[in-house]
Amino acid sequence: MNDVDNLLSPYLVFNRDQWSGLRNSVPLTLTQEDLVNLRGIHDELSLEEVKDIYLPLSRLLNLYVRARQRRSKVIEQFLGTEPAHVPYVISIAGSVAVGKSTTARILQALLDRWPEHPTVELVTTDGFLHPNHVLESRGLMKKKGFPESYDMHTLVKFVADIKAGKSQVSAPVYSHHIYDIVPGAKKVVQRPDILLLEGLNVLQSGMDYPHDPHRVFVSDFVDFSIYVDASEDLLNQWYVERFQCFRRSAFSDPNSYFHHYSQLSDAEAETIANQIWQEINYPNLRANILPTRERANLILTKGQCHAIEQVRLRK
Ligand SMILES: Nc1ncnc2c1ncn2[C@@H]1O[C@H](COP(=O)(O)OP(=O)(O)OP(=O)(O)O)[C@@H](O)[C@H]1O
Ligand SMILES: CC(C)(CO)[C@@H](O)C(=O)NCCC(=O)O
Repeated sequence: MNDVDNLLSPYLVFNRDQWSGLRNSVPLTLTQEDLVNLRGIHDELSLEEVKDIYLPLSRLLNLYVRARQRRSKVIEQFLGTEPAHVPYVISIAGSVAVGKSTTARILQALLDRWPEHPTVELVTTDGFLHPNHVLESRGLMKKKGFPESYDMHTLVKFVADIKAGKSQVSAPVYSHHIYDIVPGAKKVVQRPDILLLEGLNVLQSGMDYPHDPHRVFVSDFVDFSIYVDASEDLLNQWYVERFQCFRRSAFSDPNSYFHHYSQLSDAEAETIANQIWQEINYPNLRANILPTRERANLILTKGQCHAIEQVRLRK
């Protein structure tokens, strides 16, 4: 981007070196305990990536959270009301298989290290998918992840309740293992300091739901939004790799929805994974996810091996 483009763009654009340089302005080190926690998140997570990208990001988020708390104090002083404990909500959007849940887990571990030791909860919008029996009755089994496959009213109510400071709010739970909502399971959220809300639909608005119009969106309750981006070729590759990985582990369980896939050869499984990508997840990316990218406060662009190559921060 040249200087004129930079001035006109709503984003500040950083390459990897420029972004990682920002961590030098405060001492950001990882303890042995942090390293053990991070290793538990992902075997292939590189520590360079944590230091260069996620540490500066956690520092930025911490500054935003504190600024928000100061602003709330001003309003409370003005109104003469008691301090209310309202969670700060950070949303993480992006394609299927881009690494939203991994990014959320890294941020959860890093935000927890700040001196204030905020409590950080993590929720995925997968839990707000309609259960399979509803999707089947509506002919939507091949539309999982599309706007019409979610119970958006319940999701918006969930985030609204969190922002209203309710002491206990619960979300349904989705399992990739049974490929369905887990009957009776609940993720309970008890007024954390920070809520990380991860899902491909968190930047979508009422316009994306013409079949079920609503005027209040998830983004109305989100304080800071992140979009994780990557090229379509890489996303396809990561989807197929994850499918193969599931096949070797979870799918080998006879109770798994996709148990039959574990009997296939690697080449047959690759063909099926590519088909699912082309028929479901890629069209959803093009029609419903990518168009929401520029609504985000921060865009992280990944290259090979999930390494972040560019960071764009809304001015
Ligand atoms: N930082 C990373 N380093 C290495 N591998 C990663 C990283 N982030 C994600 N992956 C790998 O990429 C794949 C997708 O990651 P993840 O499950 O977090 O994606 P997601 O966006 O949450 O997917 P979905 O929308 O289907 O839930 C997984 O195989 C994961 O192991
Ligand atoms: C549950 C979602 C929608 C998002 O995590 C996704 O992982 C999914 O299941 N997509 C539907 C097509 C597929 O089986 O990959």
